[in-house]
Amino acid sequence: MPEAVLQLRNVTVRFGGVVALDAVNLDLSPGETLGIIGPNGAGKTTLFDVVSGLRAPTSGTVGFDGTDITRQSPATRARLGLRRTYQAAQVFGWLSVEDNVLAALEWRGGGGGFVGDLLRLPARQHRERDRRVRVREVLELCGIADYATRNAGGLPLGVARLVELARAIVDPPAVLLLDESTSGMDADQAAILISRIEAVRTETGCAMLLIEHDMEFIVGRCDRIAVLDSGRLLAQGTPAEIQAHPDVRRAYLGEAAA
Ligand SMILES: Nc1ncnc2c1ncn2[C@@H]1O[C@H](COP(=O)(O)OP(=O)(O)OP(=O)(O)O)[C@@H](O)[C@H]1O
Repeated sequence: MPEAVLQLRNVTVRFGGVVALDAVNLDLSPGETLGIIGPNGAGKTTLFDVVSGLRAPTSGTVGFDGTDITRQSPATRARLGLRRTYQAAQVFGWLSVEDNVLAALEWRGGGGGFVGDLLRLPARQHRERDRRVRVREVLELCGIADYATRNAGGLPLGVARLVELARAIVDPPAVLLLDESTSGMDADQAAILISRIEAVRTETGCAMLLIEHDMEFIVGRCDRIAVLDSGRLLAQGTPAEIQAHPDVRRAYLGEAAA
C-alpha cells in the first residue's frame, strides 16, 4: 500500500466534558476517496476542523505527506496542497467568478504582490496571463465557464459551490476535503456537482475526504468509508464491508441488535 498522504494518529478533541474525537487513527492514501459518515454529533466536522487546521487537537498528530502539520495554520496547509470547501460557500461576492478563482491561485502561489501590481512589472503581467489561462481551464472543468464574468455574489447555490470547488483546485491539491458539498441542493443540482467532483478527481488525481449525508453518493463513489460514532472510529472499509458491518448497521442505520 502506498504511504498515506494524510495520517491521523490518536487524535483526541475534548470540549470540556465532551469527547468529540476519541483517539482516532485514520490514513488516506494518495488518490483515494474516503467518505466519513456517522450520526449527528459523531465528530465529523471536528475531524475536518482538525485536518484543515481550524482546530488544534487536544492530543494526537496530523501528518501530511510525511510531515507533522499538527501545529500548522490552515493557510500553510492550503499552500501545501491540503484544501477544504465549506457548507456555506466562501467567495468574494464583489469579484467576478473568474477573479475569485484567480485570487485563490495568486494567494497560494505568491502573485508578486502589491509592488509588482503597482509597477506593472512585465514578469508579473506574463504570469497573470498564464494564470488566467489556467483559471479558464478550471472554470471549464467545473462547468462554470459561462459564469466567468458574472459577479460571484448572489449566484445560485449549485454554481456558488462549483466556484468554491474551482478555487480549491485551481492549483491542484494533494488532498481535497469536501464538507457536505451537496447539502441544500435538489437532485439535479447535486448530480451536476457530483459529476464535476468526479471530473476533478480524474483530472487532478487528488485524494478526497468527504463528509456527505447522501448515502448513494458515499456508497457509489468512495473507495473506502470510515464510520464515526460518539467520537470513536467505529469501522472503516470498502462500501460493501461497511454496509454489511453489524456495528454500523446498529449504530448508524438504527437496526436492532441481532
Ligand atoms: N465548539 C464546541 N464546543 C462544545 N462542544 C462542541 C463544539 N463543537 C462540537 N462540539 C460537540 O462535539 C461533538 C461532535 O460534534 P461535531 O459537530 O464534530 O459532529 P458532527 O458529526 O459533525 O455532527 P453533525 O452531523 O450534526 O454536523 C458533539 O457532541 C458536539 O456537540
